[in-house]
Amino acid sequence: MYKIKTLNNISQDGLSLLGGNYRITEEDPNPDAILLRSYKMHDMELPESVKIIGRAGAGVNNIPIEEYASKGVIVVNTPGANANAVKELVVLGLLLSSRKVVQGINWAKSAKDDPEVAKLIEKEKSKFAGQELTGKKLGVIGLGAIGVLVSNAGLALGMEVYGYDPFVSVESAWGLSCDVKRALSLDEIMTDCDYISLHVPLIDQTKNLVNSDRLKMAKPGLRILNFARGALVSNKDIKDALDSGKVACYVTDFPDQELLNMDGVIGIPHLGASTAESEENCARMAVHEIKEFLENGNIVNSVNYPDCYMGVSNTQARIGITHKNIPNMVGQITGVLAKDNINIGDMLNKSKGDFAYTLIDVDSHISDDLTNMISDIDGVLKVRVIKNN
Ligand SMILES: NC(=O)c1ccc[n+]([C@@H]2O[C@H](COP(=O)([O-])OP(=O)(O)OC[C@H]3O[C@@H](n4cnc5c(N)ncnc54)[C@H](O)[C@@H]3O)[C@@H](O)[C@H]2O)c1
Ligand SMILES: O=C(O)CC[C@@H](O)C(=O)O
Repeated sequence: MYKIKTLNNISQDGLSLLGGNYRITEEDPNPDAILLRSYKMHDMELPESVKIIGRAGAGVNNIPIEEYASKGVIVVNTPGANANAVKELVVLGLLLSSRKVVQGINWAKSAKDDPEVAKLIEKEKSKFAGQELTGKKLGVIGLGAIGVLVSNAGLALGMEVYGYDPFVSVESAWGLSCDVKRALSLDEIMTDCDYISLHVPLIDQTKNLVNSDRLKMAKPGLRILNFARGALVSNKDIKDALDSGKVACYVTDFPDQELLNMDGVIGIPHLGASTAESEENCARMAVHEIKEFLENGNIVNSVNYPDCYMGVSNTQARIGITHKNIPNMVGQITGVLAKDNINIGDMLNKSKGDFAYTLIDVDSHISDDLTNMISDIDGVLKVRVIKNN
């Protein structure tokens, strides 16, 4: 029986895929896996029993992925599973930043007790006039799962779309309409566009990506949409830009007290991925990835280890080893097996940055002594006997 600890509410539809061999727990001190959404794990003590962490979502800045990698713990996420939900909210964000609908609705509500409200509305509506999207330039920063959908949606709305992503994947490039123009620098987007939508992960290199230096380049009246992460935009610099009129509206899915007190900010309470469909997609994908790892040792969609897939083992035993990406690890591991005269039926070794994973199918039972000998190799982080007949 595997134990899965949940740190957030996870869609029941996804959890039901775990099946009878799993117990879902919020309390157990020794779970095999952790399943979460946006819970911040940085200050949490990670139990030694945890082998894999499944993030039902895209961003992993709430998880110390490098630290967990050095403990041999795999972190997986669910790429693309909530992209459509975010794209749809970005489309709303484009409209909200263009038309003074939020202000208009608030004003109309405030006048609800006036018996002349209908007349008043016709008199006052000119205060809430806006602009259209068609023909305007939209700059999309980050052309991953969400950025691609947002770019294509921008075109469908009649916008001229520019995309910037120096690391764009082949898969994203295939999904992107050929009418999206390639921006060669962030500055080009900042200088030319009327709307900018951010879709990059929050990492050291992207913190404060939108700052006073970049905002100086913008055309007056720029609209900025941030459905990625709050810290991509400097609060202080956006305030100055809103005060000066450089930025006409900042729509953010990550408001804090400072932002909610600024005129020109539309703060949405992190609703980008909050649809039934997206929550189900994310939970299903994360559950699938956790099951693959616990039951077969396969790694799918990892952010701190290489993906590795050998299907279901049809040999007597399977062993999975997380280790440092240093010379002679495979030699030492197979050497231990060879000493015990154990034949290897199949094997995969892959690395990602400083870490690597070796998955081995063997034709004999694996003894505890042998497992311990592999664990004792310098550089080995975790050893797991996944199947042992
Ligand atoms: N508001 C929400 O609820 C919500 C939901 C999903 C994702 N997100 C956020 O959106 C981000 C993007 O999600 P995604 O699913 O599209 O991820 P993704 O990994 O598919 O795409 C991210 C893209 O950013 C690009 N990139 C990385 N660094 C860059 C840089 N310096 N400049 C330009 N491009 C850069 C990558 O090459 C990649 O193509 C996530 O990391 C997460 O923080 C928010
Ligand atoms: O789980 C959520 O509600 C938000 C997830 C989102 O921010 C993400 O990065 O995928």
